[in-house]
Amino acid sequence: METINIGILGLGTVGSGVVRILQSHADKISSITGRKLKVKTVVVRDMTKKRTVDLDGVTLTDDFEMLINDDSIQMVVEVMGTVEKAREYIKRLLEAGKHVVTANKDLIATYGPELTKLAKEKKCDLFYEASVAGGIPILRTIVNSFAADQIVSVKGIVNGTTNYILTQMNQNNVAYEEALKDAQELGFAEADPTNDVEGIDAAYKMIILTQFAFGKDITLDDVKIEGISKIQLSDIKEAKRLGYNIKLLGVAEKVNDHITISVGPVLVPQTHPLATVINENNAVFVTGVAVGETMFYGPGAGELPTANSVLSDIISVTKNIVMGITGNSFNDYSHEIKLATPDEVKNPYYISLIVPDKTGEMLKLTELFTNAEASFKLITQTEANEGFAKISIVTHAMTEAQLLKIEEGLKQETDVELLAAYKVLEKG
Ligand SMILES: NC(=O)C1=CN([C@@H]2O[C@H](COP(=O)(O)OP(=O)(O)OC[C@H]3O[C@@H](n4cnc5c(N)ncnc54)[C@H](OP(=O)(O)O)[C@@H]3O)[C@@H](O)[C@H]2O)C=CC1
Ligand SMILES: N[C@@H](CC=O)C(=O)O
Repeated sequence: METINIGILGLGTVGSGVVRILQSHADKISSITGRKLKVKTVVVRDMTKKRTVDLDGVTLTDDFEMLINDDSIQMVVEVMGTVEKAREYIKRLLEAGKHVVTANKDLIATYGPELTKLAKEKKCDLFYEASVAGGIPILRTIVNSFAADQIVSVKGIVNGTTNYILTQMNQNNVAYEEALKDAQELGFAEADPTNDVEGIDAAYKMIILTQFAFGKDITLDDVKIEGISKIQLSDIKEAKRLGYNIKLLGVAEKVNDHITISVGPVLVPQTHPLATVINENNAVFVTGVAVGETMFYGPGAGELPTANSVLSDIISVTKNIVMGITGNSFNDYSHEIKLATPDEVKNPYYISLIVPDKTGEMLKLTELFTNAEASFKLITQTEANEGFAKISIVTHAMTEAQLLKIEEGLKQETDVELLAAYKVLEKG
């Protein structure tokens, strides 16, 4: 049986999983692809680090040129992270005619179109299934199984770290910092977890999902982003009392003939399937005109689940090499669609505020909402301490423009503190 030599860039959480699965599932992989897949060279940063995988017969190096200069390596798996360095390396690998598999959403969301174009020119494959929702095969599902349908919305819990933190806060009263530390130790968080907790990682994934589901290339500037670092346990508890779980949700949906993309904390009704997704699990809820509502669920981060998605790409590349059909884009869908404006996008909101506990404050608040032509569905005073009260409001559906007007009005009220303004999900 012929051998295909593979190079790997990075041997951390995901890279170690890739090596492990290639070794332990070798027979099945060969029987499916008709080729023996051999990890020939692994590039890391720190040669002194102790490795947890069997590297017998594998060259371990910190010299990237060993991949470029080795003509026997046909495919390279990039699982080292970073944006600019990874871009430079992948461009050079594609220029050298090597197929590339990556799990790097930061890179694909930022430079995907450029790298896809180069891969096509060089007749190389460039696949990145693991870049969105870890172990869930969502990108191929959209490409293949939604090919003929018209997707109207994609709502996803697409970051394992934040879902883990929110679950621990909600179910076990664990403090935010402690839950984040656990997520880092479990290998879910990025090397620097800022992108996880500030919603950037989820936004990168929504950029890729938007490209696949709606055929539109967007950038981070097109996504309204809010993370979970400012969420208060009291809001999680209040939402729970009202029948919701707070989730960091990525939403890409059609509004009229336009599209809106956001990432932020959302109150999800406890009866909605997305509310049941706990810990590092992810779920992507896709609604199509023909198929209706579907949900794809599974582990969104971690060594073996993510490596399994990388392996699905490695196998696709191998099959394409065998059939001589490399160089086709992962996703060919391209469609002209404009971004929705703030006065088109409507949602109910959960708003929590600290207000002075004195006569007339509620009247001022009511006037502010009335000026924005917004109305309360529910209003509760949840706490009252030392002259201040905490107020939680659930509004009827209103536009982002109306919300902005309310937020501007609240800023003028110097003794009022806006703690949260989160969307409320009503239905699928
Ligand atoms: N962890 C997860 O659950 C998931 C991760 N991903 C993505 O997969 C990629 C890898 O993540 P993960 O495995 O968690 O990351 P880790 O931090 O665990 O591992 C990164 C690896 O890359 C190596 N590395 C970093 N920079 C360089 C460099 N300049 N040159 C050579 N090697 C380098 C490191 O070397 P050394 O070991 O010597 O320090 C390390 O082995 C990222 O893009 C991440 O976003 C995607 C889905 C899920
Ligand atoms: N840090 C990411 C890892 C997978 O993409 C997450 O927590 O989801």
